[in-house]
Amino acid sequence: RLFWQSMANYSTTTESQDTEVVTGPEESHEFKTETKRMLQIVANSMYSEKEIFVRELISNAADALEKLRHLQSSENIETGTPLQVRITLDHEKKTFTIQDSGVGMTLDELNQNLGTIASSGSKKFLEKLENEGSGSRENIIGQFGVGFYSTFMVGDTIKVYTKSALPGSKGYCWSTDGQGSYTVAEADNVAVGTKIVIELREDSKSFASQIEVDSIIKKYSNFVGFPIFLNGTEVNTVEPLWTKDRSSVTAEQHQTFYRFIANAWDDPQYTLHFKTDAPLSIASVLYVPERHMESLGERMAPGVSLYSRKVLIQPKSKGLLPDWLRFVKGVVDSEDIPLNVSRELLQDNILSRLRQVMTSRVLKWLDNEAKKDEKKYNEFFLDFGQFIKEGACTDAMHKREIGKLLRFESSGLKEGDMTSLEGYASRKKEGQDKIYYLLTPKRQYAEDSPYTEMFKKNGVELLYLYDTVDEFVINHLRQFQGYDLVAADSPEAASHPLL
Ligand SMILES: Nc1nc(Cl)c2cnn(Cc3ccc(Br)cc3F)c2n1
Repeated sequence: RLFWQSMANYSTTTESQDTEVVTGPEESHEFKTETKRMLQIVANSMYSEKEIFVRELISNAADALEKLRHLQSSENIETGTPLQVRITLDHEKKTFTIQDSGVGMTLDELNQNLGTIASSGSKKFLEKLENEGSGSRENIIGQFGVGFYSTFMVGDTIKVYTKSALPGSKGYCWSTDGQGSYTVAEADNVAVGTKIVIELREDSKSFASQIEVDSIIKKYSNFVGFPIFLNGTEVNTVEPLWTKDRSSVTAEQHQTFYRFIANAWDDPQYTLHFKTDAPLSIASVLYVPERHMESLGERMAPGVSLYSRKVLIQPKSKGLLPDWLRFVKGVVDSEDIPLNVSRELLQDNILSRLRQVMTSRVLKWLDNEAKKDEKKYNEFFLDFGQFIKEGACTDAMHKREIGKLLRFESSGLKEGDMTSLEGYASRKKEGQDKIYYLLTPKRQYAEDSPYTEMFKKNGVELLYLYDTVDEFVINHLRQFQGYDLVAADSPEAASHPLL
């Protein structure tokens, strides 16, 4: 045990020590004015979500690894080191180090990247930053590719060692204290890729804690397509199931994935693995839990999280599905949405489009499941019907589809059995163009009611609606597939010639 303990320390110290050696003269550069302004705003204004610097640096590293993987396949460039992200924390020195074996940066990119990002997006970016709420700030970072700037939220000094994968490239050390200038010098012993060493600020020491950083990686970057090591231990071990080919995913894999993302112990009773390229690129896995435990007290949070290119954008995203579908758990990943879209931007056309496509697809999924196994669907409805009815009362856009998912008891079925509205209509009398119902707290009262007597005598079926919410459902629905919904004890019913 002592041996392994010493080995673990060994890997941590060697990885976090700067084995690189600056060899050339340090050239000092002033940050461009808009870059300085940007650093000021970024460094001092994003208190709400400091932790996202981890996500941003991992995303940059993943992009660099993706670029190298592409180069290796096309230009046959081989660097010999495995494509991975290594994060090491030094609790004594309070440093956070992230290293990727990706494509790395040339001297020009090193000098350009920081400035260009600032100058290219700067006008728009600075305006947005200054007048947007802080909520959108942490999201704008990724949008302008300025993820690197987020290191200024947590670092006193930042050192970047980088060497481009292009053959014959030199290694460099870029360094700054974020005050207004940075230095660049040639360095030896720099591995291909990029290594960023952050000396953490007083108020950001928590990012030198392995437990803290482990949970941040699991929260945002758990599905990044390259292994991420934290102090030598691989962190992201759960596969992004939604990106796999549908036919290759087993029920067991779905069960494991469901339990992981829903933080649940039961199994999914329904599973949807949905991918499409039009009108948007969408890859998603959605689940209906076996049982729902929404205690009357607190309202269940939405169960679906929004990803873009396997990076978490919004946990339990409110704008992705309508609130009445909050019992559905899972992941929706769309490459088309702007990276790190913020809540405020959720209304923008791409996202409302995504919401529209996903909602229709979920409704179709549930209807297909009902058609596949009516009995199982009725059990689902006994447990989740309250959500469907909430949708029937509130969602005007999908009224028709939701109507198909409703189930009620009926005078034509024995106690405990339920019918859909389509089922009722399929049993209607010749010439009957209405769907009749009786609002009553219990079946017994319905059976004893004089109205039921009359309807039965005339061979016209009656839906029995026991829930108080049913009245609102009927008032909102008003009709289904051309049939008006008419109360049996209403003057309209009494006047109807059929009876
Ligand atoms: N990991 C990684 N790999 C690559 Cl190839 C690039 C390219 N740009 N960036 C962002 C960035 C920009 C300027 C400075 Br200084 C540091 C920095 F991380 C990258 N990060």
